[in-house]
Amino acid sequence: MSSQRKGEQAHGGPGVLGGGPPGRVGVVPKVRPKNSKATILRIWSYLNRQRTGLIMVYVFTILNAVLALIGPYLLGKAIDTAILPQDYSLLVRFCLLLGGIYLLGSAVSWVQAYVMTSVSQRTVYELRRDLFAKYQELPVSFFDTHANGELMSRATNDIDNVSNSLNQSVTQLLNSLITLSGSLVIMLMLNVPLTGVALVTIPLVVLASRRITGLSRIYFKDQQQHLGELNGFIEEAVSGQKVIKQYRREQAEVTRFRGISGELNQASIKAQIVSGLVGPVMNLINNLNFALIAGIGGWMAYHELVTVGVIVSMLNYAKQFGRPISDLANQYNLIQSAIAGAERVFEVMDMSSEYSGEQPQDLERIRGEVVFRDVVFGYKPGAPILNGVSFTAQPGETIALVGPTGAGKTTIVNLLTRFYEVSGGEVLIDGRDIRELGKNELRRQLGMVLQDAHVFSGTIRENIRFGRLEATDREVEEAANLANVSGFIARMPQGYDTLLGTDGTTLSHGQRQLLTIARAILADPAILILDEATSSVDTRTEMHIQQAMRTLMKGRTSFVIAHRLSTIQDADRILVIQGGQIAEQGSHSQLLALQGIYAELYNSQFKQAFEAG
Ligand SMILES: Nc1ncnc2c1ncn2[C@@H]1O[C@H](COP(=O)(O)OP(=O)(O)OP(=O)(O)O)[C@@H](O)[C@H]1O
Repeated sequence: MSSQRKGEQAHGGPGVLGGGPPGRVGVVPKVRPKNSKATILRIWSYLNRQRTGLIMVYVFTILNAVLALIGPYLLGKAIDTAILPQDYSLLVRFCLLLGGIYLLGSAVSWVQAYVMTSVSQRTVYELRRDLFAKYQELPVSFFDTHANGELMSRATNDIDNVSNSLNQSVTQLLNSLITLSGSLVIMLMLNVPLTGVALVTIPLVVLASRRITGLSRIYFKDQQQHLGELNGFIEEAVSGQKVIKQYRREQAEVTRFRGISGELNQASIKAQIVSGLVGPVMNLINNLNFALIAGIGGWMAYHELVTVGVIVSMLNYAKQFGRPISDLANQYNLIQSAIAGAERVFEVMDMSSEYSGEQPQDLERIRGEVVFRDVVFGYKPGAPILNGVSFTAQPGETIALVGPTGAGKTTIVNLLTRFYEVSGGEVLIDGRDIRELGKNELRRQLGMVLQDAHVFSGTIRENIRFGRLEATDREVEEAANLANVSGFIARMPQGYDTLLGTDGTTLSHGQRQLLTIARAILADPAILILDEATSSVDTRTEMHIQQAMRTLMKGRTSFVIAHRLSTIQDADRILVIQGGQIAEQGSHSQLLALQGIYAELYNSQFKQAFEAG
């Protein structure tokens, strides 16, 4: 197991104050955005694409806030003009009017929430789509330096944070603004001294919410950190199940889990307790305010300075006035974590695509001559892996790459596919520097069958067709025939339509290998890269694979990376890579006669095989 659990870097922003749930496992480590203004403007540009919906949201939000402001005013009027003078017919009319207003308010707020949800979901859909499209364009080196879990977390949790915030904040902010200013204006119109009384507790509300927000932010961050650790632990324990079982470490893992989970538990309790304080504290302040207005208002009514109706209206407005302030405090946290999430998303979107600046070219089918000329390369500056590698592969030749582990065999083919760019020298295909060819065009001419034969969720047919999307069913089946794979497909319950992947059939390693050979046959590339293709299968499957490989390699320039030298004896040329250079090259018999590194490697493998049986 690696010393650092993968998910450790993926943890989230603070939850929402007032008992809101923290983000799901693996959200964002940095909660504070770096450049909030630019990020907000950018989210805005996405949001603004749904302009009609957004305008509807504004209209309904304003209507909703205005309706909420009318209620308390009418209530006060009803007391003063209908209840106290005992005008019951007027009272009935007031009741009907108030009922209508509250009913309309509910309907408006439902429509507003409905439209806002579709606006924010559409925005989030576009954001996620653009991010995924970017993932497809980024160079392989980007994925070397970013953990899978972290990239998944950007596409899910970070964008969820944006979605949650959009859903609530856009309408809440506008609503709070109108409610605050509207309540204040009406309160001032109703009674200036009582408005002063209502405002006395506002500093308390601001102070208390700021204090609790600040504290709970720290605890939520702590909680998310522990959540990230737990996430990483579970991820490793699940993917490493075979090793855990084989070494009988189940109990030990459970004990470790208990420790990490316990810490999360403690952190969550603290976060919830602190954030849970908001409601009771705000209630206390509001009640204090209520008592103050009622007490002072009562005294004023006794001295005929104010009517009872005005006191009732003031009590209601004071309640409405306090709510947006604590709402704004809640929104602050939510918005902060949404901006931080959006920043992580935009950070990836701003990375340059590996295709940028390339003009689409229509490359004719190449002959397949490959020349490496004094190629120098290192994954990191100052740490060269290849140091002056030169060789030529004629069209149709099979070149085997051998050498000790870590010598640079895979690196050589990584340069041919332009997964990485050479730092010195050049690679030529049919006499043209591959940097002049578009990556798309270049890769169209290359086929790969890798050790880790990758199949996607989908049917067998779809998996083979991955090699050439426009291929007909017949061509797919022909490729399967040539790859020696049609026999096992015929034995599958649904044949070519058998589902593979999480919800479908699981294939053996050899079967997957054969499928990827069929895929490469269908793609019909001029140059082939075969990496350790038969290293972990039984002899019978290996025979099948070897046969399929021979079919595949016919007429194509092929590069075969193999550890077992027995599989590459027929290669036209064998390159022995050592110390970042080609230490020896020639045919199998030439290299044996040379009595050098290859001969030594071959003899030791031969001896091992002989001793083994
Ligand atoms: N993406 C990468 N980033 C940094 N270093 C890398 C990367 N890939 C490989 N290396 C390093 O480059 C060196 C050559 O690796 P390479 O995979 O080419 O060796 P190889 O000859 O194919 O080995 P093996 O036979 O074990 O597959 C190794 O030291 C390896 O640690």
